Amino acid sequence: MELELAGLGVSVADKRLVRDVDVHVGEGSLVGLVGPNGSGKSTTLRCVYRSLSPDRGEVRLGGENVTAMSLRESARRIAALTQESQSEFDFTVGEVVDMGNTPHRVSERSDRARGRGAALRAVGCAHLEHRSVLSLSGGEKQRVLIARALVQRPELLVLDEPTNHLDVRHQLEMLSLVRRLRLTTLTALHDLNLAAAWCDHVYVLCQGRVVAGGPPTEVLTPEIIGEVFGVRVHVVDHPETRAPQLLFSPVESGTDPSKGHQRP
Ligand SMILES: Nc1ncnc2c1ncn2[C@@H]1O[C@H](COP(=O)(O)OP(=O)(O)OP(=O)(O)O)[C@@H](O)[C@H]1O
Repeated sequence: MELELAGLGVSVADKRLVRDVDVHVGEGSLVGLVGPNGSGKSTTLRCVYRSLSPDRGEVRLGGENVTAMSLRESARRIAALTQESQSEFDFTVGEVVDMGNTPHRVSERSDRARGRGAALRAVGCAHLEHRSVLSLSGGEKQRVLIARALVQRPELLVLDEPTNHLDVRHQLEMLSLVRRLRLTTLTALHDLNLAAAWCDHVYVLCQGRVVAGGPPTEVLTPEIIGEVFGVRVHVVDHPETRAPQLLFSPVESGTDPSKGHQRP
């Protein structure tokens, strides 16, 4: 199901957090939002999974305005994995995964068990079903949350920093898993090299606006990334995958970030 953000704008107490954001996520594609801290990535995602209402523009899923849907319908169709998704309660992994059924009213125990088992196997966590989520490592928790999203059978997956707190192996596994699902996915990512390696398209946000969008090779350039992040960047091809890889030159603290890419 394709996702379209058209002219999205969000203000809080007269402050414009994001403005004129246009983003397209084609059916089954993985699209990344990148940008400096505070550039509006999470705010944009919140509008998609409806924890925030945009005051301008629209979020359309398969051509339908998401804000016109009932909350139950959007909760069924959109799964979100956010920093707030982490449970502070002593649920078992199985119970957390079952929560993905909530918007579907799946009441048969055997149906729940089948869905739970399939989802846990898909993320390689079947052995964790009876463990407390509080005892899991960061990587295991993230995978369990993906299993919960799978049980939900969503049309759209929204991920806010899914690789946060994961070691390099688990970061790669997480994005490989997301890629394999072939679900329409919009994700915020801090790591530009992960975005380069895994995303079909990348949008760069800066001060609440989209300043570039397109395939990683066109967007993750020294000029664009240097300008937006205030760093000097070299781009090389990954020797195996040919994806662009960004190498950053050291910065001195206290220098003007907006001049970073221009230094010799
Ligand atoms: N409820 C709010 N009230 C006021 N300002 C807010 C609110 N929510 C977010 N902001 C501000 O909006 C801007 C964008 O925040 P957002 O969390 O979307 O950025 P981000 O790109 O996800 O940042 P990060 O990379 O640090 O997670 C920030 O300046 C933030 O302080």
